[in-house]
Amino acid sequence: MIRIGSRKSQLALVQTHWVQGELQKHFPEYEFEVCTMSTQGDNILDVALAKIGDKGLFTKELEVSMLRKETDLAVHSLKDLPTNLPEGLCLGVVTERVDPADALVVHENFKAYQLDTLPEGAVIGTSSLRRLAQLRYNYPHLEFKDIRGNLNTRLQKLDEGEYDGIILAVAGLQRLGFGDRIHQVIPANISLHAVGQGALGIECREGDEEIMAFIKALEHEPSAHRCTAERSFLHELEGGCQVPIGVNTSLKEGQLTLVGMVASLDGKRLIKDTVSGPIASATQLGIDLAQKVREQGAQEILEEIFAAARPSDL
Ligand SMILES: NCc1[nH]cc(CCC(=O)O)c1CC(=O)O
Repeated sequence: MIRIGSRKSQLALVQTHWVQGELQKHFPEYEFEVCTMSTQGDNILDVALAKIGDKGLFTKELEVSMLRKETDLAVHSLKDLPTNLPEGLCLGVVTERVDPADALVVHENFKAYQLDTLPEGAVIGTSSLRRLAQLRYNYPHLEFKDIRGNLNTRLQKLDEGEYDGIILAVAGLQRLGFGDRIHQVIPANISLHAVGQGALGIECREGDEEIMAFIKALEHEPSAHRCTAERSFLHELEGGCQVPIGVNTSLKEGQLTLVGMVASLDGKRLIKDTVSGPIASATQLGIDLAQKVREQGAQEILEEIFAAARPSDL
């Protein structure tokens, strides 16, 4: 029996059951069981995520259970998986990525608008510093309001009129069957997506060859290369705080292109640049791009954010 750890949220369960089904298809003679658990992130609903920072908030309990050998692997939305994993665990596999973009979902009174045409003062809900900073940068006339809760709750708050529009990942909306609520897929020149967005990461014990042999069947190499570059960029830049960092990657004829940005929280400064190189140097590309944006002012933005994030905010 192979045990798969999962959060209890609807999105997590859809994703984990997909992984379970794929493993079962590849290895019909084995039994795969899903073990659900609550994480800190699921329990803290009243504090803005941006304030508490979300490093490992959705992964820790799943990791402890793997280290205790109560479970053998864990399925995560890759974007929720920190770049530094606990000793003894590793990111075993990245699955095939779906559309990594963000989407605008609108209240029914705002169906005539796109981001570019929303009227002054329209209220947009987002809990992500990355989305907030980029949208403020591009649309300083809009208003932004924090939003928490699972996808259903957020859509309900929108429909009840608390917001005129909200920003959500295309991937999450589609996986939960809300693809028809996507009003506009936000283009990369307006908002770069989160590192790893749209892909699943399967975490397991380091050196556990038996489990690796199972999950390798689900690996999607192009997605893995892209996410390696994205995670390397994030790893080089972050200092244990949530920072407005966005990326975009593409693959063409063995070449990987990585676009990355760092923005100030007020949306007044935004540093963006691009690197390209062979797929085999995905990690180095992330490091190189981090260096490039640091030199152009990202370092200053990061230092301001780190200085402001005092431990007392926890
Ligand atoms: N922040 C929470 C989260 N983690 C993963 C997804 C779904 C998208 C994905 O798999 O990248 C979402 C929802 C969202 O950002 O709208």
